[in-house]
Amino acid sequence: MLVLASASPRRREILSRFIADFHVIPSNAEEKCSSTVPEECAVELARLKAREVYSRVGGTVIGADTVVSIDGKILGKPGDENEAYEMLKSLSGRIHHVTTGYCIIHEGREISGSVTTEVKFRNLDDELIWAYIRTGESMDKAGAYGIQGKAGLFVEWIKGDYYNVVGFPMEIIWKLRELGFDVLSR
Ligand SMILES: Cc1cn([C@H]2C[C@H](O)[C@@H](COP(=O)(O)OP(=O)(O)OP(=O)(O)O)O2)c(=O)[nH]c1=O
Repeated sequence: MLVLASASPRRREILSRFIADFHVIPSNAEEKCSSTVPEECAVELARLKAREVYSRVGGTVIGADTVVSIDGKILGKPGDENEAYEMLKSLSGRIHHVTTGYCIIHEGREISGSVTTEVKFRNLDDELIWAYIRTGESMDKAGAYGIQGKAGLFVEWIKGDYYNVVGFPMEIIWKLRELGFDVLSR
């Protein structure tokens, strides 16, 4: 049994493009990391999510966590609209990094890693930032934006895996293939 330990509809949708049969069991793990290094933090949280679900249901479990970072500072999900504004303002006109940590527990063994994508935003004026926040797309997303939605407009360029920005890097699918899963069966 393959289990996606995630409440994210984006992760479910991306995995379902490659694998027909899997269960979705969101993790109850508390999302608190001990590191301030984006890669370490994302992998630590991905492990916590995967382990919590594995301890309940076993099988092969995938956990993932996405963080946005700029100037060495990690931006998680905004707590409110003002925080979303501060995050988007800090990303305006600049390059930032989106890192997804992942952990696959398979036959009791953990395979984990992280993938980072570089993203350059256009200059965003306050009117645009507030109009975007009013769309409601900010609130459940790291860095207060979703590249797959209207914030696609903010992106001047990206370097690396697009799916990683959405929260589910192709490296996870690649690892599943190495573990023997038929990833092009759909
Ligand atoms: C930067 C960015 C983030 N995101 C999303 C991906 C993640 O769902 C979310 C970051 O929060 P996460 O804590 O990684 O994931 P989650 O809480 O949505 O789901 P779960 O912990 O149950 O797996 O932000 C986008 O959808 N698009 C983007 O462009």
